[in-house]
Amino acid sequence: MESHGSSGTSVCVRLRPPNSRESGVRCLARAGDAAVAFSPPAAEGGGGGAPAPNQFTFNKVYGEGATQADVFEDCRRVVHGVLAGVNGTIMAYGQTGSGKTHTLIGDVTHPELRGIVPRAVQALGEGIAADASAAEYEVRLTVVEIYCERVRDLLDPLGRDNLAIKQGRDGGMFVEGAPGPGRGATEVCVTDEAQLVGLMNAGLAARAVTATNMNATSSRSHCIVTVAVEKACPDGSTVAGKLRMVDLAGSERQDKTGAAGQTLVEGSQINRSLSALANVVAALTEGGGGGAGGGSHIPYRDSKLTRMLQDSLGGSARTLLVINCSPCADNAAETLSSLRFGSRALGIKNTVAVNRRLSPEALQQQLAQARAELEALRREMAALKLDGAAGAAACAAPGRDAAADAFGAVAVSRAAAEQPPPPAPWAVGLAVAAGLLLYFALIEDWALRGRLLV
Ligand SMILES: Nc1ncnc2c1ncn2[C@@H]1O[C@H](COP(=O)(O)OP(=O)(O)OP(=O)(O)O)[C@@H](O)[C@H]1O
Repeated sequence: MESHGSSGTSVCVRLRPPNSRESGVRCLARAGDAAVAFSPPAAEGGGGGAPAPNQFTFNKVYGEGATQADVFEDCRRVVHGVLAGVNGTIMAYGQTGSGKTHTLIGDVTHPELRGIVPRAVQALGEGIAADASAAEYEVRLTVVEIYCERVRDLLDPLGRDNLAIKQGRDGGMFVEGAPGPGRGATEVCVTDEAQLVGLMNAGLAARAVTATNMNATSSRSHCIVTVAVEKACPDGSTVAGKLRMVDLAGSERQDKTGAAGQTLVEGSQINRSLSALANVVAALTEGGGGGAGGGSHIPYRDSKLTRMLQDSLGGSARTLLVINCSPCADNAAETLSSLRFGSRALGIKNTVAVNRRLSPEALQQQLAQARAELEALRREMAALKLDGAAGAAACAAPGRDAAADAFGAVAVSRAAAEQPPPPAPWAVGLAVAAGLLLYFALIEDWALRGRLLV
């Protein structure tokens, strides 16, 4: 894998138009291309008067009138990266009914209402068709959902349930199993765009959906569509990229959804896995370090969702998160929580890498070159050793002027170092005073003293 430096997670916010269940009183408005102003309802402001709005800044904000095409424009970079061997993840996050499925999937039968997934599939197809090189492509599709902590294969929902998530040698996450009955998620090789779209639609139709008070078609699972593209280049190398598109289930409050029985169980599982996701994001961004959380433990294994997203959050993929929000005050608490999650996710740093495998011939060529360089270095070292040995021998030989001079210089400096330092003036004074005292003490005859002193 070739590392291409670190890249922050891109976070966009999309506001949907109010629906018929909402009051229409806004708490959220677009404040420019990249910011939203959130005004908490009076009761949440913690006192009387109009509470001050909070401003949140993201990479992009789509207002209520934004189209599906507008949103997709910002996804293009991630999609095109896949053709160049950079894994990409596009994720939709938000409370139930906020517009995640609309943004990600949309109405696949309607050209303008198609969401990110069908547009990305089309863009990949166009990118492959536009490649003028003689490269050969293989495109594979998997569609899985995580429903109540079980990974289900949506391309074979009756046959493959509770699949394991594994990590590859390149750090990438995948649903376990080579193709084969009951062993893993179905990975279908697709030969044209129509087949890809048909399979994807079949998979999405098998997804668990229930009507709740918040959404007539509420997704009860996290759905992950993965398109893997492998390009065999004319020089024998292989470039492989994976585009993972994740429609998360929405967080929900039982008092609002009116959930009971199995729908309530689903709701609590959804909330639990979303908390695990929030914990991973918090751990990755603690201390403002981004990346892999400065070496601290990242609890990826706390849920199937976070395990599956391990290489998208703090890994080697280019990741784009779309935070979907209702603009209405009825959902202020959930909206604020989503905005905080998005703000935090902005701090996640991934180390974007290109997945390229060289051809056996190119590897052999590189190996031969490395060997030649090693041999040249060995020869240089041997020559240096020889020079060093000759120098040492010359130093030891008698009569060699330079060596003798050098030896002489060392001897002189050593002798100088052994000379005692000159006495200090105060020591000289002290010695004279002591001599005089002794003189006066020994010669008692004052006349003699005077004569001797003169
Ligand atoms: N930007 C939008 N423009 C028009 N309609 C929208 C928009 N966003 C969402 N909707 C509509 O709002 C309803 C709920 O949207 P959606 O099902 O996408 O929500 P969700 O976040 O996926 O909910 P859940 O988590 O419950 O599955 C749908 O009828 C959808 O068509």
